[in-house]
Amino acid sequence: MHLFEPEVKRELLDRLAGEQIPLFLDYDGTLTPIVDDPSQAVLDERMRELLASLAERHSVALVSGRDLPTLQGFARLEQVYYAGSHGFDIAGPGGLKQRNAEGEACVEELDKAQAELEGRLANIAGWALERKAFALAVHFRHVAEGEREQLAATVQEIVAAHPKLRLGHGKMVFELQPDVPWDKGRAVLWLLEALGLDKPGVTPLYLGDDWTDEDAFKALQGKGIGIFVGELERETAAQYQLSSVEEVKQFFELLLQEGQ
Ligand SMILES: O=P(O)(O)OC[C@H]1O[C@H](O[C@H]2O[C@H](CO)[C@@H](O)[C@H](O)[C@H]2O)[C@H](O)[C@@H](O)[C@@H]1O
Repeated sequence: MHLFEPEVKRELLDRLAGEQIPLFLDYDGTLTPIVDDPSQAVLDERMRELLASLAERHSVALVSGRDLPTLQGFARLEQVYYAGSHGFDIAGPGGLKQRNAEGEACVEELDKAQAELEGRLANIAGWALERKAFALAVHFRHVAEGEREQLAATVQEIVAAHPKLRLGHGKMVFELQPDVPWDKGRAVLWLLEALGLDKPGVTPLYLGDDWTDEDAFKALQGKGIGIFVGELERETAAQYQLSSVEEVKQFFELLLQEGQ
């Protein structure tokens, strides 16, 4: 249901009236448009202003596949909570700090997989490796179509050789992560508990565009509201949709106007 259809918008605003509304926000594809070079996915000034204004009224957390310091560096907002590496690495105001212990036990395995990827994919042009504390992203946006199958097969073989790791997918990216029961959804639930927000009268919102955000949409079912960002070309566990990052800004403006 598109959130800007008049009846849908009214229904959502009615549902939020008088509630505390913590905001959990994915980064890439939600707060910034998807761009060719991951290092260029900077937050624009309008979005930063909106997030700063929202954070004056609500608990705001960025929940991302990005490495925690990268995410903090992009956002540069002190009053915001951050969950990097797909929720494995959490930090926030007041010295909040939480690293997933089971994930930490898999970091050595990620190091080994990284060395194998660098060796075995050396003959494929255009791929890029992005190391995060608790994940390895293998970007293939710039790999020739004819070589993507070989790249995928090699990544799958490497993951299979490391039982402590699992393979996730994103937009033109493979993500190697610790194969432990932790994801963005669990990180959101952990934050709700840690911030004393797991209680009646609180309706958390989660906005996201990617597969990894589905864990958070599912975790909040019966507790909060999921909003999918982008064109809907697949099933989602989110209840509402916004079509673009620009519409995310309009939604934030609406929340601020409505005093919510
Ligand atoms: O959880 P997110 O905040 O959505 O992060 C998911 C991954 O996003 C980044 O990669 C994606 O965005 C890039 C910039 O727009 C794009 O070039 C790339 O193709 C996308 O896959 C980021 O680089 C990854 O580390 C994140 O896990």
